[in-house]
Amino acid sequence: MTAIFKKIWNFSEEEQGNIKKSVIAGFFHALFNSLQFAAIYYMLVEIFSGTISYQAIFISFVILFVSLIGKILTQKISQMNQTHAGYFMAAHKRMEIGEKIKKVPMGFFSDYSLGRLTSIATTSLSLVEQWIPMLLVLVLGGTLNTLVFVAGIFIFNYKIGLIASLGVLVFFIVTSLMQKKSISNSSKIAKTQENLTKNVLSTIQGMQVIKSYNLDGENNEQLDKSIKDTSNLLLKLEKSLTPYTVIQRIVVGITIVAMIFVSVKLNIYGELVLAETIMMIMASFVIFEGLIGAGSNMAILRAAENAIDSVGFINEIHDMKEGSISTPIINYDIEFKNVSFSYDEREILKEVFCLIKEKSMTAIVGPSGSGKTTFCNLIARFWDVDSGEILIGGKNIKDYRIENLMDSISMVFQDVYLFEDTIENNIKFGNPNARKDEVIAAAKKAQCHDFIMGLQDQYQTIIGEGGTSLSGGEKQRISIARAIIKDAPIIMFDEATANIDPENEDKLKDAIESLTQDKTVIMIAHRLKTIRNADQILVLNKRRIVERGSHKTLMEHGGLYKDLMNAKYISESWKLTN
Ligand SMILES: Nc1ncnc2c1ncn2[C@@H]1O[C@H](COP(=O)(O)OP(=O)(O)OP(=O)(O)O)[C@@H](O)[C@H]1O
Repeated sequence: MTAIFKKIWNFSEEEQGNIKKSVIAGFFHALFNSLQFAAIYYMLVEIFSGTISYQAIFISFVILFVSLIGKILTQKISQMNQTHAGYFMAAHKRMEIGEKIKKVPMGFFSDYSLGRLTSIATTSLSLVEQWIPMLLVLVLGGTLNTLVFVAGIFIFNYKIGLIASLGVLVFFIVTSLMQKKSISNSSKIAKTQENLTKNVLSTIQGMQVIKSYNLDGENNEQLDKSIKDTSNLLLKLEKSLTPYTVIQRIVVGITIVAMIFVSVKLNIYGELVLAETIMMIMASFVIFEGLIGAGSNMAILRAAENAIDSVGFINEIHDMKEGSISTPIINYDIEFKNVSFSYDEREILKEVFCLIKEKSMTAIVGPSGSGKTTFCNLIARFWDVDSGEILIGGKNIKDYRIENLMDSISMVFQDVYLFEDTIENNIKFGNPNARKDEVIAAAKKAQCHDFIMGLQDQYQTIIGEGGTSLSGGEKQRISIARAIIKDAPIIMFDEATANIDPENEDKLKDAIESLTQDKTVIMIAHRLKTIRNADQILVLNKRRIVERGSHKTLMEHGGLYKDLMNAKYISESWKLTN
């Protein structure tokens, strides 16, 4: 039991002060609650002694009033501190998760499903936010409330005090057995809830595919199963705990009857006066109030403990080790020195050497799946190489601070993600401090100003999640504007072919020229024209750079490059004549 409190205490970190205040306020609430019995007792003594006076009524009224005001105030203070503690405990952890996932390699997201992270950031932390401080006050405050009453009863009569203590003790034993039962199920519940979140996410994200392939039933089967699993497990838990709650009620009932019986007997034998007997009878009904609240909440406290454990998973995430170089990079030559890289067991690059000169344009070509995107992702440290090293400006990229490295690189890929925010903010993502006129200038260079001005709210238009309300070409140009405003010295670009119609092609070409001027450019090139103009072409195939050089030399060489270009030429001319 104390282990749970310790865990919650450690978890609450900066919010410990507020939790302390909340529990102390809960304790005073218990004291003020018992004060009303003092007032009633005083009145009863006066009534039964036959000397009731206005003064006695007034004193009782004052005590009741103080009890009421005290209860309201302490409850308010306790609730305010609980809300503050709960909200900020969860908020700090959510921010910690956000910071952490910025520094993990992309492999993390394949190894640990999005469902697990989402479940932690939503379900688990919501449980922490809503329940933990409140449960602490209910459990600790409720227990204290009962202990204060039991102590009060002992003062009146130790015999009735003993009966009350015995009842409370048995109640505690039953509650701790109930807790043990709920421990065995709580980790299973967390797992099924993770599964449910994963399936809901996957259904929402893949809705377009589900609809277009009419997979409604098939996909829902999985979702239905995880919903059923979750509800079955929750029902099972509820059922398994029912006998304990029934026993708790029986213990309460027996203790109340025993206390009333003994109180009446002691009155008959003259050991208790009538006022004391009535007080004992009243006390027997309220003594368990706090404890029942505490007991039923202990099971939830266990679920909350489980939520804390699942949040603890973020401490196991190993972030990428970063270097200490934070000074601006002076030279942007990029060099691969004997680089090998695998996804799990599958080797994608093997002993790759290459030099990309500063302010040059390198085109990467190769068959689909040859590792062109991977090559770029390694430069940005989305993944770390298995062996060898990648240098920028003569220094291993691992020696730079990640922020410093990312400030130096812009990536524009085909799979553009836009946030559910205004167009202006989406562009400013490249430079949050940019002024409005800088945003407009970047949009003009990226050839997207005109279509933005045609939208109802222009730069303030909110785009749907993932940029759903824009066409592929429009999204691509916004991502170019984002990169222009970032003005990073290294640009990695996956040249779009699929999203661009002939009308937009020239606009996009101008946008790319604006973006890549005077930069070190690595282009996963698809268009013949781009490839031809590159200073250097790297041809990737079967894990290695198999050919390198200018378009002219590679065509003369007559290898894979020439085959690829011929195939490309045929397909491009086919497109034109079609
Ligand atoms: N996160 C990943 N986990 C495991 N394998 C991956 C991952 N990303 C890519 N791969 C695999 O690595 C290989 C190289 O992928 P990559 O995307 O780098 O190739 P590409 O040359 O850019 O392909 P394309 O021209 O089709 O875009 C592919 O076989 C791909 O299936």
